[in-house]
Amino acid sequence: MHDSKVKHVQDQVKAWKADGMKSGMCTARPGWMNISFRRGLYKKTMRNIEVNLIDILNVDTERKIVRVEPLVSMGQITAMLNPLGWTLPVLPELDDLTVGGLIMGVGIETSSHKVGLFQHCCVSYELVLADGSVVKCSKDENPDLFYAVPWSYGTLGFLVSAEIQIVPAKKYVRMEYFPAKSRQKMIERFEQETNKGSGNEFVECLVYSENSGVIMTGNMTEEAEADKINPIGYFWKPWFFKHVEQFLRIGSAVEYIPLRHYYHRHSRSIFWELQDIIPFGNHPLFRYLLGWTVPPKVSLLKLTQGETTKKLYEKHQVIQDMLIPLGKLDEALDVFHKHLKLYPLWLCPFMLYNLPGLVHPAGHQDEMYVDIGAYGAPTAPGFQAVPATKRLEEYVLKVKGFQMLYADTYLSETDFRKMFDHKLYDTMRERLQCHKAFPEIYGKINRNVRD
Ligand SMILES: Cc1cc2nc3c(=O)[nH]c(=O)nc-3n(C[C@H](O)[C@H](O)[C@H](O)COP(=O)(O)OP(=O)(O)OC[C@H]3O[C@@H](n4cnc5c(N)ncnc54)[C@H](O)[C@@H]3O)c2cc1C
Ligand SMILES: NC(=O)C1=CN([C@@H]2O[C@H](COP(=O)(O)OP(=O)(O)OC[C@H]3O[C@@H](n4cnc5c(N)ncnc54)[C@H](OP(=O)(O)O)[C@@H]3O)[C@@H](O)[C@H]2O)C=CC1
Ligand SMILES: CC(C)=CCC[C@@H](C)[C@H]1CC[C@@]2(C)C3=C(CC[C@]12C)[C@@]1(C)CC[C@H](O)C(C)(C)[C@@H]1CC3
Repeated sequence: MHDSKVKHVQDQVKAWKADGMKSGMCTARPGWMNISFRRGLYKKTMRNIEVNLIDILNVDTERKIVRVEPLVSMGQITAMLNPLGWTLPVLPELDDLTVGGLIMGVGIETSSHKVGLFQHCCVSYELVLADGSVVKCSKDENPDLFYAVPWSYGTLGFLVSAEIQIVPAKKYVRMEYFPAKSRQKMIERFEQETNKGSGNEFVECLVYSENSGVIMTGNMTEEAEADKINPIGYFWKPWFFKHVEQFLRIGSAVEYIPLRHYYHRHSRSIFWELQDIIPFGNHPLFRYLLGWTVPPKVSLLKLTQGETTKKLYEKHQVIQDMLIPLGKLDEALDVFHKHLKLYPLWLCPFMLYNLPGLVHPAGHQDEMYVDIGAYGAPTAPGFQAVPATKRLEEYVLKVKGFQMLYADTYLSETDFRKMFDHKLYDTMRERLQCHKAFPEIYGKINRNVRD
């Protein structure tokens, strides 16, 4: 079936060529379906290519690889792999994130400080190129293409399958919560747990105010102390970020969360976005009676959202993930506080390998970075969404960081090229004759091409 689905993609690309290559191409997946704040206006003007490949193709436990099609979602992968005793080294937490989106964009999770980003766990990609041919690439076969694909947003070709490493899964994650009541203690502990050699499998921090936060470490285990098991994912359970906040009051603690509940711990409250959509959603009565009805699908929200709600969100909300060198965390928290004053903030450390491609450390050696995620309504006096986001972008550019591109970016094209190293990318676009086939990345992610 896979081969015939790939042929269908090829046929569409060939038909586009035969029709005179009038406009660029993009996937036919509608804008409301994906996990990002905006919908691409380009979907209306460019040739839509159906890439409806939704299956997990093969689990090879000897080579320790799973082969999947691009629309396979994270929820689908955990449901399939975890009962077989396997999992992905990096498993981004929202159920509806897809393999294609995570490879063409970026994927990060609390294990990334050890194993890197989603792309770093991928072994090979199969793509349909602008000329309609199918090509495979890996670090040994067509390595230039392999390293150019991540972050390219579908502007080098259509992904039709990927091979991803798998690692053994265990039943529970043993969580330790360390509340910190000063900025200095928080950062010290966070760095210490991140750099703990072979130490923690998962590290994350939720920052609850300018000077407080809870650092969390997790390690997979088969055994658990029966009285400390907490299946946090059930609908009647408190939202995860609320559950974690209480440790600021009661002190450090240990508990065991079933693995799949851990992975999707932020799904049920869509990080903390659901509190703005259903303010009483964490009330015990609501949870017991109607908890099973939430969260709403992000795609349903996007599909049914009217103009007014959209404008309100634009004006009052910030949704951004900024990736900066770990050493700058303290300073960056000040910058976020000054311009946004928005809590909780999500901190997720990750190792940025010095590999070719759009995103690599400035110093040409592997470097520990941290993702600062800001989602919600800022409370900084005089806050205005666009100027505040621009100030953050300037700061991120200055410290040689990166902005995640699922969110709005106001960078100019020149600054965008400063932030993302286009050298290999430009060469590949030339070599694969992409100019008529696909816009440049900037042409897909800048604010003017999104509604
Ligand atoms: C009574 C019964 C008996 C079964 N017996 C067997 C059996 O003997 N052997 C076995 O292996 N399995 C069996 N199954 C399981 C079955 O294989 C699975 O339920 C399978 O997922 C059904 O596939 P489908 O093609 O009907 O998918 P659907 O149910 O049509 O699709 C699954 C999901 O994928 C989406 N989807 C489908 N196509 C596309 C596309 N092109 N693009 C985007 N999204 C898409 C759909 O919207 C849906 O959400 C059985 C199931 C039932 C209910
Ligand atoms: N923890 C995390 O890491 C999180 C990550 N995210 C972000 O969400 C996004 C993923 O969302 P998702 O809804 O899955 O993906 P999207 O549908 O939003 O796709 C993202 C980009 O990848 C391109 N793309 C997707 N599939 C293919 C393919 N088969 N061939 C070529 N290009 C493709 C899309 O191209 P086109 O525009 O042509 O459709 C689009 O530009 C990522 O950008 C990720 O960074 C969000 C939340 C959490
Ligand atoms: C790297 C990491 C962890 C990123 C997490 C990003 C999420 C918090 C973002 C991704 C998509 C996202 C922007 C979204 C929304 C909230 C924040 C989300 C879930 C919501 C649901 C907020 C309400 C809005 O009306 C609307 C429905 C448009 C969006 C949809 C996308």
